[in-house]
Amino acid sequence: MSVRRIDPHAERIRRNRLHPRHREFARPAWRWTSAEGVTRINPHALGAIGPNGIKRLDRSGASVEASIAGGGQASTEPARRQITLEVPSGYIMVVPELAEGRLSDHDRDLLGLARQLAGDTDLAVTAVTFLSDVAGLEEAGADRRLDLANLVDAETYDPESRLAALVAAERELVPSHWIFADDFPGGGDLGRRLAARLTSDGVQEARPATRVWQVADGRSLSRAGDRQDIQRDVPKILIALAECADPVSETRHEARPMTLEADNAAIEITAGIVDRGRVAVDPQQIPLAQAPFILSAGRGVADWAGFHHAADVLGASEGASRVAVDDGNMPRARQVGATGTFVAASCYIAVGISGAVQHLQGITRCQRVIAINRDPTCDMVKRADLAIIADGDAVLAAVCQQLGRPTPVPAATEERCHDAA
Ligand SMILES: Cc1cc2nc3c(=O)[nH]c(=O)nc-3n(C[C@H](O)[C@H](O)[C@H](O)COP(=O)(O)OP(=O)(O)OC[C@H]3O[C@@H](n4cnc5c(N)ncnc54)[C@H](O)[C@@H]3O)c2cc1C
Repeated sequence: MSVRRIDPHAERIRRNRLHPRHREFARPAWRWTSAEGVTRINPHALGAIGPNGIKRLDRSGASVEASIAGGGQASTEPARRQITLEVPSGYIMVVPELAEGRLSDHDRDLLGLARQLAGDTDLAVTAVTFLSDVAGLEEAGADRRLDLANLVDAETYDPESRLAALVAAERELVPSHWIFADDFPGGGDLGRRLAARLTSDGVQEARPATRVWQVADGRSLSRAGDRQDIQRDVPKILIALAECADPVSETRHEARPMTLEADNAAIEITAGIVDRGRVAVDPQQIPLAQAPFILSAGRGVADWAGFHHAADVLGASEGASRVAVDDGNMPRARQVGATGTFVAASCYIAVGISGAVQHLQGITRCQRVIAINRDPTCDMVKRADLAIIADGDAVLAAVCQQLGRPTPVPAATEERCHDAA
């Protein structure tokens, strides 16, 4: 058997757009428009084979950049092929996590897995949501959307109502598969609850496959440790890990809304859990690697009291560049980057941080990056999804002002103001 090996050093350079040798290692574009206006696809250039043999999609945009830099045809994203399914022969239900109200990469992988299971059949991939108006389901591969927001309260932790709504969907639609994210307390919990309920209702094959990382040749592979997989026929309920399948990238689906005939009254809920509400957590007590929202300071911050106040007002965990730490303005435990902590925040705000490669290495997994910097050409501004070119201290003070908690004026400054008056 031939084993395809990857060079981890080259992979790291390829993924890091700021590395000086990046262009040398970047792959050629996988999709481009030829001089005749024909869309060409190079299937070999799409993604890379990971260390355990799974094909990983390249989401860095590196291949597109490479084609432009190489003087080739600029890659223009062609319109996706529209797929419409009028009369489905059955359903594959996907329950996305929708953390923060939108599809995550993991959710897209789950829908990709459902599409893989649907193959060329007329099974409708159906996204089951407990929120209304979820964006992006069409591009993610959903033929149908089943909005159960009217049956459950999305704000409270109420797995029993959710389970009851899913059982009602199971009874009406009898889907061939249910796919959940292997997360806790989201899909991992709900998927197991559904499996237990269906088993007690006598549904065959309801024993779920958990920690699924791949489905191939009608078999699901579940991770059972670092070196061991459990293989079995694809069961009705799959609770899958991130990167279990390639997300949909070539087609656009309808995500046509559908409803259940059962209404609230018809859904039996056994109330056993009472949600006492969320417990407030001090953002500074959350380990930096797990913090969802980080306000990070670099050498460009001068007003440190104002920075701490802004973090408090925004409810953000504090991070820092190495220079801010070396200068003694922040504790070492707050350093983000190659020799600090690798963070994965949904939102990372970098104030007065230039974006040295060692710092950027620490924020590759952040979903949204906002740079506040006076220098529009710095690497952090290039990396950011949104950049504010202004004085960092002044922007933070203005944000606090807008939120109704202006930065307190230090006592000494106050006295000077009085003197001047
Ligand atoms: C082996 C090694 C490991 C390292 N590991 C790390 C690491 O883990 N993490 C890390 O962060 N660094 C690390 N570094 C250091 C890294 O190379 C950079 O020196 C450091 O990240 C720079 O920090 P900075 O962006 O705060 O400072 P600078 O690079 O000095 O940038 C300051 C920025 O603030 C902006 N600015 C100035 N005034 C204002 C203002 N009033 N308002 C808004 N913006 C302003 C400037 O335009 C500039 O962009 C490492 C270095 C080495 C050699």
